Amino acid sequence: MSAHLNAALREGDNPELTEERRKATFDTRKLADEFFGSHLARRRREIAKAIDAIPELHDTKPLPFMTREEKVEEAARKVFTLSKHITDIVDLSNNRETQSLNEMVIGIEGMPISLHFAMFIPALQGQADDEQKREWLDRAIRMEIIGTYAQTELGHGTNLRMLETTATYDKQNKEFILNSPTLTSLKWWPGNMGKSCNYAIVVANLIIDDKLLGPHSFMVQLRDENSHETMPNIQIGDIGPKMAYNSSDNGFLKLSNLRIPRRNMLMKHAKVQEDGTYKKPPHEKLAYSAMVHVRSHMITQHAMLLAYALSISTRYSCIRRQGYIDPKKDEVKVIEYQTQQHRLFPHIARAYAFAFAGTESIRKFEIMKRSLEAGNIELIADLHALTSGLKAVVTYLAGQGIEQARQACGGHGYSMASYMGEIYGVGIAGCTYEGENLVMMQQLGRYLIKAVKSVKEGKKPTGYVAYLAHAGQRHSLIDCRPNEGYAEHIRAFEHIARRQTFRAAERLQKYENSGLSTEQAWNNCTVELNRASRLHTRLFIACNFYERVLDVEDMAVREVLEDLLHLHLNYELIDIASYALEAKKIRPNAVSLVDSWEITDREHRSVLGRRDGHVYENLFKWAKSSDLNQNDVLPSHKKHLLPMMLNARKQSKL
Ligand SMILES: CCCCCCCCCCCCCCCCCCCC(=O)SCCNC(=O)CCNC(=O)[C@H](O)C(C)(C)COP(=O)(O)OP(=O)(O)OC[C@H]1O[C@@H](n2cnc3c(N)ncnc32)[C@H](O)[C@@H]1OP(=O)(O)O
Ligand SMILES: Cc1cc2nc3c(=O)[nH]c(=O)nc-3n(C[C@H](O)[C@H](O)[C@H](O)COP(=O)(O)OP(=O)(O)OC[C@H]3O[C@@H](n4cnc5c(N)ncnc54)[C@H](O)[C@@H]3O)c2cc1C
Repeated sequence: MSAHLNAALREGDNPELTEERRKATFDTRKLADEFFGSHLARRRREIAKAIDAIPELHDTKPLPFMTREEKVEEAARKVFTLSKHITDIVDLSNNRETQSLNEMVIGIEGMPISLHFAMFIPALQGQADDEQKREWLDRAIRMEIIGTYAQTELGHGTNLRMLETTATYDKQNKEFILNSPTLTSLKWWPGNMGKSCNYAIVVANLIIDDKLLGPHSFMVQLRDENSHETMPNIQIGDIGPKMAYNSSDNGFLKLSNLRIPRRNMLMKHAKVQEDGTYKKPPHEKLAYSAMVHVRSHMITQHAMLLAYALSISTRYSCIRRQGYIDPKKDEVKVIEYQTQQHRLFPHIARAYAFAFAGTESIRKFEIMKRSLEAGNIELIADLHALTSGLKAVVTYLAGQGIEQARQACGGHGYSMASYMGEIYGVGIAGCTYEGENLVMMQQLGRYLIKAVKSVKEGKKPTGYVAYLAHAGQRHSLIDCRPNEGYAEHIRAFEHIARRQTFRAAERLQKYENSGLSTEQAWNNCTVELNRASRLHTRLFIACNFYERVLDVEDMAVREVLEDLLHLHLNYELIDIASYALEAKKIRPNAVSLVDSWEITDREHRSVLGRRDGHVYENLFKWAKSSDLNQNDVLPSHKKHLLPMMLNARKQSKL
């Protein structure tokens, strides 16, 4: 490809990176159009340009140099500034546009209205009836109120049925009385609940006439809308610093005989009438809709976190020279080492595969939402199974990829100048929030076991589990002949996933037949079941990648995506680094593959990943700007260490 077509080439860049960009065999803008979808890719460029023109939206100093209070304040300042411009910059109803704006301006460390957009608004959309939407949703969208989603408790998060917060219906006053009856029932973790929000959707166990009716959602006002002071009967605060996400004020909440009107229970599906008559929802798990919404969006979000880490380390690997391959020649760029390529390239392939899988999970969510609005609940189970598996596999593998990308940067990767520490901390949080990964795997496991049962009954499951009915079609990698195409790889993959799912199902059956209770038998098989879920999900990601590549029209882009697909399928199948052949093919395009993610320096917040490649001079600038360098001798040193040493010296002279 002729060099002038490469959109990432600029005058004055580090020549090491320019040399890489000149090797590109495709147009990075066209690949960006595939990675994000052409609409979002274009909008991201427009959003980045709009932000460039508003200096108040730029970082005042690098986030790693800020204290927690400064971070919280900086995020609040930016949200306030954004609120004046936001509707000129993005279409607020478009989650991915709004999310991109958030990542570019505020970053990944959290901000005061993350949960407002991620869960409060989606929960209202999914669970409030029309009258309730008129009362709260419009105000929420205009940001007159800020809300969060308060479900997890100090003592319970995963097992929702054991939540201890109660909402007892008082027929006489037509009110619910909310209580946190024990220490372990305190709400714990909800994002932005500590200091920022004035409302929350609180998930509590509904009790009518002493009958426990399970978790339901209630609108609770936490703070006065004018003074922002905590409302009576409520105790609230921040839970303290975390591994990452420290711009966010995750909070705790204690409710003590708090009375709220009957109509504060979200009543689109389940309903409580004035006389206390309870009407069940059409599907028991509709109250979990906000979680499914976030899970379906987490996949693209984690593909992006992986992309951040890989573009930092791939660019850096091309400006970092260390050691020799030929001792008679100059030191080489570390990207030339076979081990470096094996460390990074399979994860680059995964970042593309995850982004495509994420686009598909969002598409499926939208289809399910529309069909639910038409009264059809059939797609809920399929989507729950798909997003449970994807959420667990992608967050875990993205975490692994980010950590490999950090290690690929050597010592500088450990400095926050690389920003890798924050990317990793934010990435792995996804393994825990929205359902602990190993638990979500079991949700998919239940679905797979049902599919096996239906195959055994002679039925033919459709959709993502159709391959389970192809039992008997044995296929292994040994059967694969060179050049037989990707379909052969997919069939081998299907065989492995199918074999594992049947193995888990048979083991479960064996335990059940032996007289164990269903639950005990299940627990004895969960390792096998989770393996099946993992393989099923990795198969889905691979198939989706394959199908996606078939749709690409631009031949140069399609060719490089096929190289990545080939690497991905081999890597996934063999579960070890790919052959040298694939590495050699990817090598000339490595920088352009990461340039195609079009992550701006503002968004990256990484000295090592700078687009212009001028790393070393900027690392030195970074070090000079450390707070600790503002005084030659630190005040704390004067206060503690100096007296200690002086005292020690005095003692030795005595
Ligand atoms: C101005 C600037 C603007 C900028 C804007 C920026 C915007 C955006 C910023 C975005 C940033 C995003 C940051 C995100 C931050 C993180 C948020 C994190 C929030 C949370 O973590 S909320 C809490 C989440 N909690 C959980 O996920 C709990 C996990 N537990 C569960 O989900 C359930 O307990 C579990 C494990 C599913 C079990 O449920 P249970 O009721 O016990 O059910 P069973 O296991 O018995 O299964 C019975 C049956 O039900 C089916 N089932 C279960 N769940 C579902 C479901 N959700 N949907 C459909 N079906 C479901 C299950 O499969 C079983 O079916 P069977 O047919 O097998 O019987
Ligand atoms: C950054 C962050 C943000 C969050 N934001 C929010 C928020 O906004 N709102 C909110 O309500 N919550 C929030 N949470 C809480 C989060 O949703 C929960 O922490 C999460 O769902 C996991 O639940 P847990 O903490 O109860 O884990 P636990 O269930 O206690 O997990 C501990 C271990 O037990 C295992 N385990 C548990 N149950 C089973 C089982 N049935 N079978 C096998 N193994 C099991 C798990 O696999 C894990 O290894 C947030 C958490 C984090 C980290």
